[in-house]
Amino acid sequence: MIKARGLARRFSARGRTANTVDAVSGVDIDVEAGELVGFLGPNGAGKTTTLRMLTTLLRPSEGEATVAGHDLLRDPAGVRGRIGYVAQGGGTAPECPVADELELQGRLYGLSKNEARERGKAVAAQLDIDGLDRRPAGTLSGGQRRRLDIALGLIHRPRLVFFDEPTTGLDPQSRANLWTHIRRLREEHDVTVFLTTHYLEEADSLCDRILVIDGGRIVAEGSPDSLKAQVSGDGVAIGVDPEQTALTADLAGALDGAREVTVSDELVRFRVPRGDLAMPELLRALDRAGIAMRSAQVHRPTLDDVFLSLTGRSLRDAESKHKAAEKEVAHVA
Ligand SMILES: Nc1ncnc2c1ncn2[C@@H]1O[C@H](COP(=O)(O)OP(=O)(O)OP(=O)(O)O)[C@@H](O)[C@H]1O
Repeated sequence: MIKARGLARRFSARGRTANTVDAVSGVDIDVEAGELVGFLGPNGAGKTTTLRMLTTLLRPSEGEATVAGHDLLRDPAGVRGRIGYVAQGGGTAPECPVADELELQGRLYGLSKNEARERGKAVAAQLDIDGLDRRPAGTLSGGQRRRLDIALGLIHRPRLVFFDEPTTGLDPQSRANLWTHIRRLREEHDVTVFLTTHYLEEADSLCDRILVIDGGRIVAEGSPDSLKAQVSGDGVAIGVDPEQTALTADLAGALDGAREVTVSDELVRFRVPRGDLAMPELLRALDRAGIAMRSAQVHRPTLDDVFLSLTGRSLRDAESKHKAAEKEVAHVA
């Protein structure tokens, strides 16, 4: 369904400096028909840029791709007619009734008025928004609105659908509900799904296969289980006073089999073969050094551990730092 080779996009940053930004630096992507593939990475990793290239909205600086059987560069219209794209935020008019939005979208894809209406009804039923025909789109709840965005992306019955962060901003219940709908697309309607996310749990529970992107490059690829199996041992995170993290890291590093010791803010993280056995020993060592432990967590490998072992950073930390930097920029601007 998707075969991309060396796809890259460079932006020239405006402003006083003549810097360029390599948003995506040559990615290869293969997606088979019927797969549900997640593109996981922190904010600014290059997910949206890749998605916009694959959906013909942005021309690659380098590379080539075949998407839904059509060449991305030579036949973008062919690609566009065969894919669905559910963007972040969507593009519905708030005053337009749901049924009219769906009909209009169908007409944009060249369907007759009757066909567009029928298809609109069918996709609305598929997404459980069929009782909302006359409701203006602006009055829908966040979850209903997102399902309307999906229905709009399905009106022309695409075999491949791209989602850009489909559940960002939704509460946990609406998120789980949307996952059910996305799974159904594949299971009941044979649709291939490619979605971006920065939620580890979403990638883990929803996707057959995950591509992890960081700094414009794919750093890992595989099923959630196979990726987690690459990381052996338990993850341990110890909270201490920020001034005592260095000594805590030394003591943790001295434990039998300890590795990948990292320090961020008030947390010291490391891996050990058996977290339950290492903890009492570390507690004694901290006690002898006069360090008070504020918090402790031991867990089986997660996708965050995969990211941490590949990049030396936690995906959660990378995310919050990026958000803090963006706030800073917004503040200065
Ligand atoms: N039009 C643009 N001009 C300059 N730089 C850009 C442009 N679009 C994206 N970038 C930069 O390219 C990098 C990748 O951005 P992109 O939006 O693809 O990341 P992302 O992984 O989708 O992030 P998010 O999760 O925040 O949506 C970022 O550093 C971003 O600032």
